[in-house]
Amino acid sequence: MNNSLLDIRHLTMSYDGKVNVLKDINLTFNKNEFVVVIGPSGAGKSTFIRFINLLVKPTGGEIIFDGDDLLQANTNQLKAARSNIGMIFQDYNLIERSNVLKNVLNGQLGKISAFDSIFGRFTEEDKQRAVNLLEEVGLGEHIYKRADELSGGQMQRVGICRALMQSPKLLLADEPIASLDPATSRLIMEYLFNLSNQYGVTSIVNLHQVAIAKEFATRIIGIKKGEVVFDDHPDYLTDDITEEIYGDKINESVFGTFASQMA
Ligand SMILES: Nc1ncnc2c1ncn2[C@@H]1O[C@H](COP(=O)(O)OP(=O)(O)OP(=O)(O)O)[C@@H](O)[C@H]1O
Repeated sequence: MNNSLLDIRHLTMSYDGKVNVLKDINLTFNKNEFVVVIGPSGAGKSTFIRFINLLVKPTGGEIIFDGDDLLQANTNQLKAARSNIGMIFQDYNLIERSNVLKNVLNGQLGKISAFDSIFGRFTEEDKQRAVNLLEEVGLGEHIYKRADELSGGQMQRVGICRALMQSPKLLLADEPIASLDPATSRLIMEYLFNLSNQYGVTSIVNLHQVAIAKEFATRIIGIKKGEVVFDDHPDYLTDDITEEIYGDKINESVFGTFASQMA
């Protein structure tokens, strides 16, 4: 049985036509993996995530998602693929004036008709599913609160529910905990990890904090200057390899005072 969900072949990306910020990336992501991508600032992690979600078009390469070559796909195939890829952002990207429930229901927009989405029509079943998701992340009592009344950690929990609301096959998270304190970061990673498992979603998460990556990832990918320099089980990511990936950009936040702060 083919277990691969996403195949990236010979991906190259240049924004200016001169410097390649990603260089011949070849990676296969299997179903149910929880992959963390690490690397110093400017290594190309965000570009990599944006590429998978087709927010940027690569200069060269192939992206095979769930059997379809996305770079050759027509508009309908692309729409279908996008609706199967959930996105979680560092700055949450919530509609701040809308309530929590509506924000989560928005995750469903790619899956309903254009007509229903214009009028914001959701079925009772959708609403119940959104409430259930919010209860799973401990926000059952806040569903009618405006999003801008929430703390950062609560906003990110809404972000996770919105992404899961679209029943994605793949979840992409770009620095989902970069704006949060250590205790909240851990909670968010626990929700992300547990819910990915529970719903059978493959996740690719960009992180700066190696300690957290090692705690949650089933696989870590290290990117340095646009190239994959590590791709293995977290147990094999030694301090020496971490130092090599981060080079002179290494600092406390990489190894993380996280573990000690949480002890
Ligand atoms: N829209 C853009 N236009 C031009 N250059 C860009 C653009 N986005 C990113 N870059 C450049 O591409 C390189 C990789 O950036 P990217 O944001 O992907 O790295 P990153 O590893 O995610 O860094 P960080 O951890 O700081 O977010 C950097 O040199 C960056 O300046």
